[in-house]
Amino acid sequence: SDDVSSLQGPKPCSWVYGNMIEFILGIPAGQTEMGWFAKYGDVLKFFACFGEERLLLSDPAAIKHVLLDPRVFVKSRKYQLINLIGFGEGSVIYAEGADHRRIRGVMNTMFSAASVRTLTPVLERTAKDLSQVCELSSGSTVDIYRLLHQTTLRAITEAVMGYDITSDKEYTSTYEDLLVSVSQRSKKGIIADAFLSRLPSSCVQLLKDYPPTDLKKLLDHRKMTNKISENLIASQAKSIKDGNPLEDNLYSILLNSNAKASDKNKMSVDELKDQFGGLTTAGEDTTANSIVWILYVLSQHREWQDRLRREVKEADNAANTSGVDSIEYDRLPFLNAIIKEVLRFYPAGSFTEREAACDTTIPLSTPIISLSGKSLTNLSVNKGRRMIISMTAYNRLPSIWGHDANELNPLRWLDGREIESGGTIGPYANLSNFIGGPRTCLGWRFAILEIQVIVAELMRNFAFSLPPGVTICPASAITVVPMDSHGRTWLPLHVVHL
Ligand code: HEM
Repeated sequence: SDDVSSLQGPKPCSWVYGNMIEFILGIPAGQTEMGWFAKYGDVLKFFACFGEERLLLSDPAAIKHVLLDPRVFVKSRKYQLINLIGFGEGSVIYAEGADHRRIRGVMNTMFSAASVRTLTPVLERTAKDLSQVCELSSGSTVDIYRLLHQTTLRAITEAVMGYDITSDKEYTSTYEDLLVSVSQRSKKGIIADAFLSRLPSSCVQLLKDYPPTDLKKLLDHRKMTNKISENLIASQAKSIKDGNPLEDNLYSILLNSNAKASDKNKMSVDELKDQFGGLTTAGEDTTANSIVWILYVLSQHREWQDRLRREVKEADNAANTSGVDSIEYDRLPFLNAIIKEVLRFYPAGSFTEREAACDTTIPLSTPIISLSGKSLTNLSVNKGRRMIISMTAYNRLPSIWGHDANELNPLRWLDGREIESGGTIGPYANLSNFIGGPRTCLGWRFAILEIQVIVAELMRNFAFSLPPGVTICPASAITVVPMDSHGRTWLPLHVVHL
């Protein structure tokens, strides 16, 4: 056996569930694993279902190594099965190896800093619409979780795909069904994880033909997005043929960059079609829940809301004086400090998973003591070994974030301190939220701009507070959702128009 079996870690609570119930359903999200890391070190093993020993990582060198080589550390089978059925073989989320590199090569232009910047006006319009809804509810309590999901869905379908969903009731209700199903948390989901990862590939068609309820929601969503993307591709192809290619959304930028790519680098029509559903799903839920946690934190800190509001209004005045339409969001220090700190403290995706495609070794930043007292500086892992990368724990490592890593303090981003040594991962502020390496989140720039625009717009106009008696806790579903003490997924906030 490999070194994973000899690692320290929690005892399984049962053979069927191992430690999965406390790991997945434990509240608040991340608390169970943070407790394990405190006890056993930055690398440990825990038990998944039916006696499977799984590796859990927060060690920076180990995480970096795993993320940098997607040929050796592949997305785990269960996730790939869901990605294949839900998004399709050509989806960048599913594709692997040379196909993944080719598809990302074409898609990178679409998410470049320059492309994303052009979307500021669309995002500002969407944020203003959210403001209008909040204004109508001034003086009462709104479920900001639901409103933010509606807003980020509109932002992504309109800005990324060039598709206006406001009049498409079928789309919005199919997506809402999907959202409800991905926010569920249950023991059934934990068992499904164990079965899906053991399912022979020959059964994939069977799953497509007779999908369980949650998978059916993904399939319904895929059928609908396929229809829409077919139409978008056809109309853009016509515009290109007529010599009048549009570049008013990220999808049209993609179609144009594909038209210009050499034959061996091009994406096929099916691959182009497969991106719609994946982009919407990858970009909506994560961004909405990131903003949810920012508003949750702000609702407990009136002084931070006041400081943000002052900063945004000063930027508005400066923009007015110089006659420009938009403020420069990257130049607002406190806004960006709040965003980074809440992303660090409440990552919307608390972990991701990989599986070793062959026998291999993983280096460690800090040696770990095995059950037999041996000090390990590298870990041998066998082919098929599943491993969890804990974004929550990485974002709170004292070796990286300092002695106050466990304190929520936006000022850490403004006091000029250096991030401790230990290596950086990821494209943004050394945070693990968007992971790193060749499978880094494709839409991270879009996500940050969208968060900046929406938070600035809400702070400009409103004050938010948590109604008395309500307690909210982060709970792990596919992403980390807000849950009240009765188990309801929502974020009720009292809103006052200023
Ligand atoms: C705050 C918001 C977001 C967070 C926290 C986030 C996080 C992530 C993470 C952790 C991954 C890697 C998953 C893995 O391989 O295990 C990922 C991949 C991806 N994300 Fe995001 N994401 C966000 C927003 C977006 C947006 C807005 C889009 C699109 C507009 C997007 C598109 C994608 C795509 C296409 C991938 C797959 C990339 C690949 O496998 O090559 N994401 N994201």
